[in-house]
Amino acid sequence: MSVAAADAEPLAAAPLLQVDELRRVFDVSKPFLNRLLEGAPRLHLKAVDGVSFTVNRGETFALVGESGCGKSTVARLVVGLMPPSAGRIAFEGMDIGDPANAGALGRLRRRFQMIFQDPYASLNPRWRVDNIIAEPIRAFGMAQDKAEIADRVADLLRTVGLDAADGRKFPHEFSGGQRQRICIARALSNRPEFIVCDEPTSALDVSVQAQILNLMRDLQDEFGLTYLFISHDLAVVRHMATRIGVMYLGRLVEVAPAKQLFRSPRHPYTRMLLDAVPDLGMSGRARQPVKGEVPNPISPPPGCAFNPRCPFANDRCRSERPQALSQPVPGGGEALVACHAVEEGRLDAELARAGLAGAAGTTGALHTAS
Ligand SMILES: Nc1ncnc2c1ncn2[C@@H]1O[C@H](COP(=O)(O)OP(=O)(O)OP(=O)(O)O)[C@@H](O)[C@H]1O
Repeated sequence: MSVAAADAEPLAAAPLLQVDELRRVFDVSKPFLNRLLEGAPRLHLKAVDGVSFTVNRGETFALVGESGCGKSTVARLVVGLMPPSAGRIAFEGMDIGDPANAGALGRLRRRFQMIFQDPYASLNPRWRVDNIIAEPIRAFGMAQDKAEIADRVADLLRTVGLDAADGRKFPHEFSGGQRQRICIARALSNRPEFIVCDEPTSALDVSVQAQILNLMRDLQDEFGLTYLFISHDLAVVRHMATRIGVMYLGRLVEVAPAKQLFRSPRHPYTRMLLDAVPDLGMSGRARQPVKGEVPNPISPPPGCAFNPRCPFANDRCRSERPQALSQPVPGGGEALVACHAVEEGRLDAELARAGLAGAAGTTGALHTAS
């Protein structure tokens, strides 16, 4: 049994991570003096605007969406790099924002890690690699004995496909892919159970991306890891995800098992994203470029934020914000979709009229998500 499993509290029935109505607002106003002189108003940007999802033990939950939709902000909130403006984040049922849990939080922190997009920026250039990997081991008090730490670092380097002797080198002596392997070794060093991966391969060459993704999948199997995986790249997400949440302008518009989402996307935004990727779009449909641009998040459109780009938008979409509604998925599980056109059956009717594939096998009554 791993150290991580031995430490687990008896709340194992709860999802590993539960995020409820998470919000993060940034004050993007001009400085006070400018506001005073120019009469400029205070401006607030809702980067994350009421996001709820769960991540179950051993799965990879991916958050996807165009740049600026709030994916990285969710990642930072989850690992505690910034506080939420509102909402709740619970790890095995324990609310990590509750001051009453502050004592347990130190122990909990060891069980999370994060891998960032840029392996160049996230490694201290003045430290040798063995020191970089050993740092969390010391910081979390997992070992003190020098020989024991050196053995563990050598093991970790081999685990990620590097040589134990690489520990004596500095980060600049490695390629981008090798540096990301070092970041992964460092992330594994304190034996975490849950790793938040923020665009872990998007700074890498395509040929190297697949190697790193395969390594991450192998490590997930070997160590029973759970991933929250952030990416704008649907081809990458398809390779990794168990379930997928699609974000648009700070909100989740669709959450579904990965296979279901790629086979029969429901939300018009999900359909647009899939149609834009060669070989991923629904069968029989030609590749369509993504249309329009994400609106300014400081002044989002009323109603459904996607309505200015949506071919199915009507007056209700322009005035009333859709709630996430759940529906069963063939083969088990549930999907959540926040779309009036889906809820009213207009989307399927219009797609059928146009002779396009709808959400075969997924039609049926939508229920308010509990
Ligand atoms: N510290 C900050 N101060 C002000 N605005 C911020 C801050 N961090 C993020 N934002 C804004 O919040 C919104 C969401 O940003 P975020 O980085 O979470 O999106 P993203 O989907 O991860 O996009 P990307 O892939 O480009 O990073 C964007 O409009 C961004 O400009």
